[in-house]
Formats: sequence, structure tokens, C-alpha cells
Amino acid sequence: MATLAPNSKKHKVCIVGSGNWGTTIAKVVAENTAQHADLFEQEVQMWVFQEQYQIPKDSKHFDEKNDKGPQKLTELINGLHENVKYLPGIPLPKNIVANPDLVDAVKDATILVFNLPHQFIAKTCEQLQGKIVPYARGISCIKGVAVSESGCELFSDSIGQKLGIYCGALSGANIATEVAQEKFSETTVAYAPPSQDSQQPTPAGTPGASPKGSQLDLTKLNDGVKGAKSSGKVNLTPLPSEYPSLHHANVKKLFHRPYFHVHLVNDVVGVSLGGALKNIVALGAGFVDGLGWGDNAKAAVMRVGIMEEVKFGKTFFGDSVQTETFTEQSCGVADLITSCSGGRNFRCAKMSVKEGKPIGEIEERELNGQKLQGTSTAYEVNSFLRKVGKEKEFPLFTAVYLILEGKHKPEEIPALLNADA
Ligand SMILES: NC(=O)C1=CN([C@@H]2O[C@H](COP(=O)(O)OP(=O)(O)OC[C@H]3O[C@@H](n4cnc5c(N)ncnc54)[C@H](O)[C@@H]3O)[C@@H](O)[C@H]2O)C=CC1
Ligand SMILES: O=C(CO)COP(=O)(O)O
Repeated sequence: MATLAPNSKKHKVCIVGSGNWGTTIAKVVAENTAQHADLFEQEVQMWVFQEQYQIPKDSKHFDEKNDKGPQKLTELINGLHENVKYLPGIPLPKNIVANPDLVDAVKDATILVFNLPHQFIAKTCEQLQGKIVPYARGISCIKGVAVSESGCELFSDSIGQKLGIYCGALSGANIATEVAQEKFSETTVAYAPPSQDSQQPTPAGTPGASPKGSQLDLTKLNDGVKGAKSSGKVNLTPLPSEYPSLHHANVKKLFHRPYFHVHLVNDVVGVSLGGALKNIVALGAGFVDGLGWGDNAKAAVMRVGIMEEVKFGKTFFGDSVQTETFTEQSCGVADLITSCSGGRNFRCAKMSVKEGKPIGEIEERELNGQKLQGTSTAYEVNSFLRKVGKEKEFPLFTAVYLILEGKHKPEEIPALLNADA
């Protein structure tokens, strides 16, 4: 068979997920595929977990005389060019196609952007096994960690391993609605592609630079638990030369907008961990704010939180993670600040303390189907820390878990952070 000329094909992009952030990233990406028509096919597929949705009476789309009752969300998105349930009020580019069929949505896609609540990713990947092109590349926008019997894993790694592809990560101080409204923000994309993808070298001195991705650091901890897992061991199918290389400059073109500034790094571990762990810290910040303890208390929780994030990375992922990713990049301290100011985890934790109600009840009432990630991440991280006998070394993560479990009260946070004194 004749080989096609280099760059004769374009990358096809699928967004796997369509919630508040999933739809926002679909918008960002669709604006860029339209702008960079030399690199990307214009149409962006967006997989939607199908549901029936009734347009609310206060929506500008509600028409009392012609109301059809609950309709398929995909039909509403494609007809109105708006995700009326998860991103209401934001017009979407017409080159986004909402598709309820996961396998059809990913067909021929060479770039898969994973963006759905972390509790659904394992099942989604199972459905994708054997259904994607073998040389596809992934970017995970998921903020969470996967904890199983065998250890604590990053979603970029677990997706990569389950699907046999390379997967990077995108994370930053990015409250979805603000990004969707095109208010200025920054994000961090970690992409350390296998060398054959990159005809153009990634910038020298980039934190975490390692073309093979992150390396497993700890293999033997107490209890026979393997510790933190990180792959870089997938047998990758090379990207055919007909496709434009996915070096940093081209990956940037997929996400960077005038209102959404992208910084490329190679530290996939740091970017993934920052996004996951700050959700636990945001719950802690919400607890103390709910008590009316003011800004100093919140700042204290945030300071301890960023230190625990770095310590978690260094303890379990060693040299694969760069401290600078937490202290200098949007995915680190900046995400902590925004999440502890206006994020869903922060807001729901605060309401839960103020109203004296379980946080799950607040989530159900306030979020219209959106999902908190901090609560499950707090449990998952705690189960990992318990297995490796290191709960006490992460007093804030442990305190948040104990409060969620009802074993301690938010008022006890200072004592829990000072247990050794
Ligand atoms: N919303 C935000 O401001 C930001 C969220 N993130 C992260 O992005 C990831 C995705 O979050 P969002 O898009 O905001 O989701 P979301 O919180 O809006 O969740 C709703 C989504 O979950 C889907 N869903 C419900 N049940 C499902 C099932 N059984 N299987 C598959 N999907 C199902 C719904 O269809 C919907 O698309 C999370 O890890 C979150 O931490 C990151 C940055 C900002
Ligand atoms: O990740 C976020 C902002 O960067 C959003 O955080 P929440 O999920 O708490 O809303």
C-alpha cells in the first residue's frame, strides 16, 4: 500500500464527556479546530451520556406553547447549540456534534480528550477497549486519582494503560463557567510524547522533562501495597507520518485561546496530582469558611494543603514529579486559590457546615447533576494512605476524610492539624 505524504491527514478530535467542564473544553477545542484547519478536522465529536432533559421554564429556550416535554439531551445540544443542562446560557460552536454513541463518537479520532467525573472513567474506558485507532493520543482533563487494591494511579496513566495509548493531562485554575464566558484564565497541559510523535523537540528545561513519561518510584511499602503507580510502559503504536506531529506547539494549538492561556510542561504526574488533591483541600477550606472563621483560617488550610500536595507527590512518585509544578503552574497553587474561592467543592462544603446537612444532600440540591470530585477523592486518598500506613503524615487530607465520615467535627480541624503538639 502506498504511503501517504507527510501531513496529508488531519487529526480528528473527540471529547469524551459533556458535563460543565467537558462542554467548556469542547467549545475551546472546536474554536481551535476551526482556526487551525491545517492540523485538525473542523468537526469535534462530543460524547454525551444520554439522558432526557426538560427545558426549565426560566430558560430563554422554553416555549410554553410548543413545549415537547423531556427531550434527549443530545438533540437539544445539536438543535440549540447549547448544553442547556450542564452549561446553560453559553452558545456553542456549530462544529461540535453531540453524540450519544461512545464508540461512534471516537471512531477514527486520533486525539481523545477525556473530560468526565472521575467515577465514570473506568467503565467508559472498558467500553472503548479495542474501539479506538491504535495510534490515538489522549489528554485527561479529569481531576481525581484512581485507587485500587494495587495502589494509587493517575487517570492519565490508567487511561493510557487500559487503552494502550499515550495520555497527557490538562489541569488549571479553571472554573468552567468562567472559561466558557471567555473570562481570562491560564491552564497547564502536560504532554511528554513518545519521541516518534515529536519531530520538534519539547522545550529544554521544562519541568519533568522525560519523553518516557513518569516512572514508578515506590514499589515496596507496608502491607505489600505497591504504592503509587505510574506507567510510561505502554507499547505505543507510532503516529503515522501522514498526521501532523503532536509536539508541544501543535498540542498548544488545540487548547490555547486568547482568553485561555496554555503552558506546556512534561510533568504529567504533577499536573494530574495538583488537580486531584486540591479538591480535598477545597473541602477543608469550605469547612472552616462555613464556621465563619474568616480568611486567616482559610489561608492556613490552603498553606497546609499545598504542602501536603507536594509531599504526596514526592513521597509516592519521587523524581517523576516536580515541586515547581505545584508552586509555579496554574495547575498547582493557582488552582488551589480559585477552587478555595469559588469552586463547587468549596461552596458545597461551606453550605454543609452552615446548614448542618450532609454534603451529599447539598450536592444533589445545588448542582443539577454535576458531580463533586473532592468527596470521593478524599475517601480514595485516605484508603491509599491507610494501606501504606501514612495517614498521620497527611493531617489535612486525613482530617477532611474524618469530617466527611462524621468521626470528627470541622471545629476540630486546628487540633487535627496539630496532633503531634
Ligand atoms: N466544572 C468545573 O469547573 C471543572 C471541572 N473539572 C474536572 O473535570 C472533570 C469533569 O467535570 P465536569 O465536566 O464538570 O462534570 P459534571 O460535574 O458537570 O458532571 C456531569 C457529567 O457527568 C455525566 N455522567 C453522569 N452519569 C454518568 C455515567 N454513569 N457515565 C458517564 N457520565 C455520566 C453527565 O452526563 C455529565 O456530562 C472532573 O474531574 C472535574 O473535577 C476541571 C476543571 C473545572
Ligand atoms: O477544578 C476546578 C477549578 O479549577 C473546579 O473545582 P470544583 O470541582 O470544586 O468546582
